[in-house]
Amino acid sequence: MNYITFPTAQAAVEKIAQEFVLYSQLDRPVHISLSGGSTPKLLFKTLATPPFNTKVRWENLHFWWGDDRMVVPSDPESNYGEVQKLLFDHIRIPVENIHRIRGEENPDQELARFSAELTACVPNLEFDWIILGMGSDGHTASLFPHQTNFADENVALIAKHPESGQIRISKSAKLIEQAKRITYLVTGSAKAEILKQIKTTPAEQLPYPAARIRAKNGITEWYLDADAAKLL
Ligand SMILES: O=C1O[C@H](COP(=O)(O)O)[C@@H](O)[C@H](O)[C@H]1O
Repeated sequence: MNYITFPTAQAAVEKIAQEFVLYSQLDRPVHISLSGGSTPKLLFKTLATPPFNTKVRWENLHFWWGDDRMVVPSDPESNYGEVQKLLFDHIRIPVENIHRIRGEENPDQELARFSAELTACVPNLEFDWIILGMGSDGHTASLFPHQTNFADENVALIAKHPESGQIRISKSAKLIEQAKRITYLVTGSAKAEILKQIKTTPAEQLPYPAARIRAKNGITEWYLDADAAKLL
């Protein structure tokens, strides 16, 4: 596995932001999946400010989410709502490039609609880049330890947060693993211990979806800050 440690979280997200510039210069639509939770907020703020806000050719990038919570976009728990507030409100991007999970809808109907949109829009269901986070329990997207079916053939699924019971829609492990590139962005010392376990233990012996999900035919890499990497 490819672990890349940056001195700070800011340095890690600036590397990702530079790659947004490069992807946006490709002469085709590029499909990128964003992570939710607290970690990527620094990335969204960085992308919304110079030089990235104008250097990225936003019209060439299509944005998706690994998961979202079934709440309205104005709810602070909404992964899409946070990106809208921190990034989309500050740049010029065509509305048709934003492929959000509609958290305000009925979960079963939204699962069907979102699955159809994925199938229709993403060539061969192969994302160019999936950026993931990792919870301190080892979950990624809304794929939680002890409740993830890694063989699920569906592109997306309904998940329930094991503690709060919050309902979510998540990409499936199999869909994520079809990506050309997967980057786990993990920062902060609260994730240091679990990262050490992931680095030192064979993935199949661990219950953590973040340890097991990797690009089957592409690149999998971990972008860490020094605090997260301190036990590696
Ligand atoms: O619940 C979630 O958690 C993970 C990690 O979140 P963080 O707050 O520890 O950064 C995130 O990747 C996922 O998208 C989100 O829904």
